[in-house]
Amino acid sequence: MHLLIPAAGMGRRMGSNRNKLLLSLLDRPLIAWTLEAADASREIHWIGLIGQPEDWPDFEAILAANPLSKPVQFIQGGSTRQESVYNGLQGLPPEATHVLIHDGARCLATPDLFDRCAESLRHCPGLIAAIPVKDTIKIVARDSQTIEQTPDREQLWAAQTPQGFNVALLKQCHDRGKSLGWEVTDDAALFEKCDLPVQIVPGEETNLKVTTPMDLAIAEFILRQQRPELK
Ligand SMILES: Nc1ccn([C@@H]2O[C@H](COP(=O)(O)OP(=O)(O)OP(=O)(O)O)[C@@H](O)[C@H]2O)c(=O)n1
Ligand SMILES: C[C@](O)(CO)[C@H](O)COP(=O)(O)O
Repeated sequence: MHLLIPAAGMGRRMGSNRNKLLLSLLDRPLIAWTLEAADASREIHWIGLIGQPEDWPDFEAILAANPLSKPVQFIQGGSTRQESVYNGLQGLPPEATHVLIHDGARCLATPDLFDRCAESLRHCPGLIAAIPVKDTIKIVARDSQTIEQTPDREQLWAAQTPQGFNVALLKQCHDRGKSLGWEVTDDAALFEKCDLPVQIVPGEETNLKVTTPMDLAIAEFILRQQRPELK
C-alpha cells in the first residue's frame, strides 16, 4: 500500500513561526512519530512525504536520525492541504492503484489503524477513519450567532485520517475539484461531491490532529500513556 503524508502546512493555529511538524513532542520532532507509526505498519511499503522545499533539509535530518525500513519520496507541497494532496497524487509511482492519505499532524495514529484501513480498502473505492462525536453539535447562523439546528448525533462522525482511495478515482475527483474551484478540507469530501461512496472505518479516540498548543500538550500526555517506557 502506498501512503501519502501531507506535511506542508504552516501551523498558523499553533502560533508557530515554522512548520508545527518540526516542533518537539517528547524527545523528537512531531513528524518523526507519524513516520515511525507508518513504518511499523505491515501494509504500507512506500511513503510519499509532501512538504515545502524549505523544510526538506529538516525532514532529511529527521530521517537520518530515525531511519525507516521503507522508501520515502519527497514531494513538493501546495498552498492548501488540497493542493498538497493533488501534488502527492501526481508523485505516486505508476503502479500505485490504491493510496492511504494521512496527515503528518496526526502523529498518534497506530500502525494497527493504518493496517485496518489498508485491509478495508481492498473492499471499497474510498474510506475514512472516523469516530462518533461525543458532543451535541449545533448549527449556528453566521450573522446572528443563534442556533439554527441540532443535528441527530447518531449520524455525526468526526473525520480523521487515514483516508484511503482508489487512485484513479481520487485523481478524477481532484481534477474535477480543481477545474470547478471546489475548496475542501479532506479528500473524502471530493469523493462525496462526485457522488462516490466513502466507507467509515473505526478511528481512534487518541488519533487527534495536533492543531493548537493545547493539542501538543494532550498529545504528549497520550504518548506517555501509550509508551510507558518514555515516562
Ligand atoms: N498547504 C498545506 C496545508 C496543510 N498541509 C498538511 O495537512 C495536514 C492538516 O493540516 P493542518 O493541521 O491544518 O496543518 P497546518 O496547515 O499546518 O495548520 P494551520 O491550518 O493551523 O496553519 C497537516 O499535516 C499539514 O502539514 C499540507 O500538506 N499542505
Ligand atoms: C483531513 C482532516 O484531518 C480530517 O479531520 C482535516 O479535515 C484536516 O483539515 P484542517 O482544516 O486543515 O484541519
